[in-house]
Amino acid sequence: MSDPVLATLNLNKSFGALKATDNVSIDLKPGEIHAIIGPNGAGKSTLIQQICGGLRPDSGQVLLCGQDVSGHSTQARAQAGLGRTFQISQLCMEDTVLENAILGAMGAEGLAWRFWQPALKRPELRDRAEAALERVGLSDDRDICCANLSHGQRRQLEVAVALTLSPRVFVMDEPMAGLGAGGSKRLTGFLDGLRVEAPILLVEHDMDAVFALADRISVLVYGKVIATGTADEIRASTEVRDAYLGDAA
Ligand SMILES: Nc1ncnc2c1ncn2[C@@H]1O[C@H](COP(=O)(O)OP(=O)(O)OP(=O)(O)O)[C@@H](O)[C@H]1O
Repeated sequence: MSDPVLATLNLNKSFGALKATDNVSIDLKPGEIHAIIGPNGAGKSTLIQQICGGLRPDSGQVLLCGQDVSGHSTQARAQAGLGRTFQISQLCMEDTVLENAILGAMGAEGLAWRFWQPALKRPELRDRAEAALERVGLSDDRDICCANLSHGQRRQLEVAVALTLSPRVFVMDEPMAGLGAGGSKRLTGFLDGLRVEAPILLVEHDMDAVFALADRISVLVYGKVIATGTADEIRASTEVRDAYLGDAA
């Protein structure tokens, strides 16, 4: 069995008396899509933030490629290979598609904002950005202002920005949010191929996408993982049906 690329060990985070993550241990193996599902307020975003470094756990560890990154900053985790897309878009709307991708490539090199203008002219950053755009099928839209992209194209661009880091693992927070049926189907097809490049930890409410993509699914309820298994195992679980999926299983 391959070693996990990403793992959490007994992560705990409370807000006052509320246990938002309760002893959460999950892992992500090479080539895998592992979906985290659960009702609103189950603790999915709190878990993702602890993995990515935005929130410090009360106790527990985050391991990236076997290395304990629990004390590392968000940027250090990104540079160690953790690529992230967000529930709410972090793109710069007034900049072009290519400029957004170059910003991502700057982050990959640890360059600060003040190098923005010179960075636009650096061929190696442009190459990295253009390769990422090509990968997600946005090369022809490189000069379009981000504000003029469709919602689906913005989601693709977010993946391209994450790709500029050459990530070893992706953490995606509701990538299907706001997409129509067509956009969701296209992004599902794209993520299906992406897992080979880097495995994906996927938080998602779109159950069609989850059941189509996930090699494993973990169900989070009141901060606890109540089940982990294949789509068939999760669909068949009475506990999961009662706590979350109901008739959607
Ligand atoms: N900064 C905070 N301070 C206090 N409570 C918080 C904070 N962040 C989250 N919570 C609470 O922790 C619990 C888990 O929230 P979280 O956003 O992680 O759930 P979620 O599963 O991502 O929900 P959703 O599916 O709606 O995005 C909720 O009860 C939420 O109100």
